[in-house]
Order: sequence, then C-alpha cells, then structure tokens
Amino acid sequence: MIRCEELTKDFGGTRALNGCSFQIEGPSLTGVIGVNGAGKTTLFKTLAGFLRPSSGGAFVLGEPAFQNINVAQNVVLNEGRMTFYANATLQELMHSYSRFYLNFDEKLAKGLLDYFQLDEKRQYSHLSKGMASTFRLIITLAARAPITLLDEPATGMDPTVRKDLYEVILKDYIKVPRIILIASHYLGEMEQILENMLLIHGGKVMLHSALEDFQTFLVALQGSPQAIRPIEEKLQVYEGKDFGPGIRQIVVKREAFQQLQLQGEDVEVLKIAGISLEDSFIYLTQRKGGGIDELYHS
Ligand SMILES: Nc1ncnc2c1ncn2[C@@H]1O[C@H](COP(=O)(O)OP(=O)(O)OP(=O)(O)O)[C@@H](O)[C@H]1O
Repeated sequence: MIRCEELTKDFGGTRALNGCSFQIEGPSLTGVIGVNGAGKTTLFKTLAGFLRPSSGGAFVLGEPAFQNINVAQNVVLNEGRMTFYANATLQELMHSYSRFYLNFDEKLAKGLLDYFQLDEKRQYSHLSKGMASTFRLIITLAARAPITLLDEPATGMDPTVRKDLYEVILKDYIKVPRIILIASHYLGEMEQILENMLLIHGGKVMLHSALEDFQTFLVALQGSPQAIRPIEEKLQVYEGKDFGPGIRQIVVKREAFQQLQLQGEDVEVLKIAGISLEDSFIYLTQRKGGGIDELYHS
C-alpha cells in the first residue's frame, strides 16, 4: 500500500510537489502522467525514501518512506539517472540486486537478459542508451518488490524493444500482482497495459481514476454552430474550432455535458466522439496564454 498525504517538496525556491494526495491499496498497474516538470520523478524518489518531504507525508506499507530500511527493501525504483559503480558488469549488478531484494528472481533476470541479447559479462557503462534502459528494467522487475516504480522505462529504446517492454511488464504483473507505477510520455503505447491513471499537474494530483474513466473524461461534440454555441456558453471548453461554415467542434467534460440534460432536437444535431488518451492529456494540461502560432506571427 502507498499513500501520499498533502505531500509537498521544495528544492530551494522550486516547489516540485504541492499538496499531492492519493492512495493505492492493492495490486495495480498505474500510469503516472504529467507534463515535463510536473513532479513525477520527485514523487517516485520520495516514495522510494530518497527525498525527505518538505511537508505532508509519503507512506509505504503504513510507514513513512524517508530513509526507512523496511521501505527500501520493499520498493524498487528504476530511474534513468541511476548511477552504478564504475566498471560494474551486468552480472555484478544483478548480484547486488539479488542480495538486497529478498524475492529477486535470478532465473527470470537471466532469461530476460538472454531474450534481449545482453551479455552479463559486459560493463553497464558500455551499453547503449536503449540497452541500459532494458537492463535496468530487467533487474527492476526481477527484484519482485511489492512496490515497483518505473520512471520513463522506455528511454532510448527502439519501437520493437518498447513493444516487448510493455509485454514483459504486463506478463510480470499478471504473474506477480503488485503495485507498479509507470511514468512515461508514451501514452498511446502504455494505454494497452494500464489499469489506472494518475495525472500529476503542478505538483498535485489532477485526476486519479480507472483507465476507462480517464479515456471517457472528455468528449468531443460536433454540430452546427447554433447547436454548439449554447453548450459552449454553459460549460468549460477545452478546445473549440470550426470545421468549415456549418460545423463546430468543442471538447468538454463528459459528465458536465450529461448533466446539461439536452433534449429532443438539440441532441440529434450533435455528433459525440471519444478522445484519445494523448489528446485528453494535452487538453487537460495545456499551457494557458498564447500558443505556438502566436510566437511565429510577430
Ligand atoms: N534536485 C533538484 N534541485 C532543484 N530542482 C529540482 C530538483 N529535482 C527536481 N527539481 C525541479 O522540480 C520540478 C519537478 O521535477 P521532476 O523531475 O519531479 O518532474 P517530472 O514530472 O519528472 O518531469 P519530466 O517529465 O521532465 O521527467 C522541476 O521544476 C524540476 O526542475
């Protein structure tokens, strides 16, 4: 179980987390998404016990996470900037993980190294970016820690390896259900394996829901401008645009639209369409103010 309560983390003058609260009780494959700088890595490092909260709390298995040996043994963090000692071979790194994580599955780790054609005698520092990511993922999953945190696990991987990566994560989760959080910007690809979504924005949780609820959170309405305008005036519109003279489209919250309780003719003129996960993410986290067009028109 993991729980954050009004978790705030400051780095000097920068507030990376700002009253972040959520809880995950049981096994779950959760995607953690957010724009660059939203606070995802800070959240993971705090849950792993590497960072002390400035205020509020981060709890793992009911205990405060910071510098807690019980937490450390139950949480494994895979992060791109992880440094291992110079000259370490894959075999040595695997060995050090297996001594620290009591459930480390060596057979699985070796099987995956074979599958991804990584020679365990090679030095980690000599691997390419994508190979290093693959290796980190292998030892992180093989650790079989009850809380597994994957921060941008696909960094540098080519599309074929990424496809395998998602399959490996999913199969491993099915074999040993546990709390797995994956922070990634590859939303369209991750979507196929996730159960839940946690959207972090400005250091806070903006949305924490089942994947299906996230996928249907926003909806696109198309119709004549006469049919669309009255809705537009009543609801928060995430995007509005005209498709030629006779058709206007707006993006709004599905629930808010349903609560409008439109009747009869009004409903008939509207075409309602779903929105991809990636587009929903963009609409929900878009920057306010002038867009890119404006920058290039001065
Ligand atoms: N050690 C640090 N010192 C100072 N500022 C930091 C430090 N670590 C993170 N920050 C700042 O905290 C904020 C959140 O950073 P964080 O790395 O958690 O974001 P993120 O959501 O993981 O971003 P990305 O998607 O780009 O990886 C950013 O403004 C970042 O510059």
